[in-house]
Amino acid sequence: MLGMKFFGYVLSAHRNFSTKITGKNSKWAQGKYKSGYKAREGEAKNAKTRERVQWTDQQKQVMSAISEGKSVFITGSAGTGKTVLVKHIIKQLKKCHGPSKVFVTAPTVVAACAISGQTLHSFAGIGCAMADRDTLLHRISKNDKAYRRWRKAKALVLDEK
Ligand SMILES: Nc1ncnc2c1ncn2[C@@H]1O[C@H](COP(=O)(O)OP(=O)(O)OP(=O)(O)O)[C@@H](O)[C@H]1O
Repeated sequence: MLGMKFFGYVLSAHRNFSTKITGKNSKWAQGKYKSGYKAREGEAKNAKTRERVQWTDQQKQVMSAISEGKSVFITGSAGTGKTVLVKHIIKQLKKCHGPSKVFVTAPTVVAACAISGQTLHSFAGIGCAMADRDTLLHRISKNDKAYRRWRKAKALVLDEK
């Protein structure tokens, strides 16, 4: 389970992600998550965002890799569109898997607050992580909440900023 890869600015898409995203009946493809006024309001907002953001080829490459279920490491100079891309991807992952199955993390509390997430250590249930892998695995297996989080996770985002 700890085999999930996580790096700086990582997006890990797991289990059936590609099929859910690309499948004919996929929630991602159909966008059937909102209805009525809210849906129209959301669509209008999304349309505005789409007008503003013309995804670059590299950004599209990242999205495509994630839709194939790959783990992705995003890095780049300041102002190259990492944040806007990651926020978009988090939104899509949550639409696809459900908000409770996408975990957004950062290495520090300050960084975690900035992305409305939690620290990686808190998500993982590994305390301050000062132990070897087997000990940490044992610690997780004894921690019901952490164990359930790992089992439930479909995607893990780590913002290393
Ligand atoms: N593909 C794009 N098309 C148009 N505007 C974009 C695109 N990608 C990013 N931007 C805009 O560029 C600006 C910088 O993007 P962003 O903050 O995502 O960069 P960043 O790489 O996270 O920067 P930093 O590392 O400094 O935090 C934002 O105003 C964002 O809306």
